[in-house]
Amino acid sequence: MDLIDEAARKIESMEVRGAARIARFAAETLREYAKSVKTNFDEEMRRASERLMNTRPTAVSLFNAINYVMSYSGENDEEKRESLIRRAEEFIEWVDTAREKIGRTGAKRIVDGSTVMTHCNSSAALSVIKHAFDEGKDIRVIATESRPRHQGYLTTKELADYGIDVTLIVDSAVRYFMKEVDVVVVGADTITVNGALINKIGTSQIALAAKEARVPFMVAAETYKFSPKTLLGELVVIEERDAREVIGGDLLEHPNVTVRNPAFDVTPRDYIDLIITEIGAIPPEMAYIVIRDHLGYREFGGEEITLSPEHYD
Ligand SMILES: O=C(COP(=O)(O)O)[C@H](O)[C@H](O)COP(=O)(O)O
Repeated sequence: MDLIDEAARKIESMEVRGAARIARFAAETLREYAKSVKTNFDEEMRRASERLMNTRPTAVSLFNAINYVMSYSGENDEEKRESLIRRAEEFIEWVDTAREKIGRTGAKRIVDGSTVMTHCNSSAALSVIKHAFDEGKDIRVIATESRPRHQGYLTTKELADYGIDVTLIVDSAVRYFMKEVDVVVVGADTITVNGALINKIGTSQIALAAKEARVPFMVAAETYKFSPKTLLGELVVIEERDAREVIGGDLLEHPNVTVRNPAFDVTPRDYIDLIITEIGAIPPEMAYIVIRDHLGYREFGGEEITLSPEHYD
């Protein structure tokens, strides 16, 4: 289990972070682990997947990735191993092709001369922005810092290195700058069955400011970011991280001070204009259809939800 513990530690410490990267990494890790398992394949893989599943609670991409890879079949351990490896590779390809398709579709919504605001560091949102730039559009990006972990610095560097003009702002300056923004593009950790978005803390404030200023708010989200569990009534758990990510020193030790550090927040669907997925640009109201038809859950109301390969293209 060393490989699995090491991978789990990387996700927990956020060395590997972002919903798509986490999902892809989990699929790769299970694939590599499967190659090394000698006996008790089912039991070993079950323990490995449980360890990975418990690393970060909010991004459903991790659940969907593990569920997809673990829906392997076969008569004996060798067949099961082959099936698991095949499914892991299918999932990895899904991640890569979806990001590309989202980029192409989303770029059409960014017109020449636009200022685009983004938050945190989303590979799907950045794919949209980069595609628009690649099409020769003259665009400028406003990137938020995304405290406390400053993923906005990653975004700023990535886009600036790509040749795009980026302005970095503190999170609390979002409303101040909104009047300069033509469109907001963010990523997703989870989309619920009622079309709500769960993404990096601060996303819902940006959506609020965008609505007030009548600026379109777009979400770039692969279909594996949609949560089958919410169709069964489950609520999304919002990860609350260590207070030391926010502040250190005396204040943290003060008996009358509590420091809270939720990593994500919920943006209701009324604030979302469009969700750009690899199967098209859809209104948030279509989340149910995506979960039903494209994630291919098998049992409505049952315990078991399995992403079925026949729904993957
Ligand atoms: O909120 C975050 C990352 O949070 P954290 O840094 O805490 O993991 C990203 O916006 C989404 O995960 C989408 O990213 P992507 O589009 O790359 O999946």
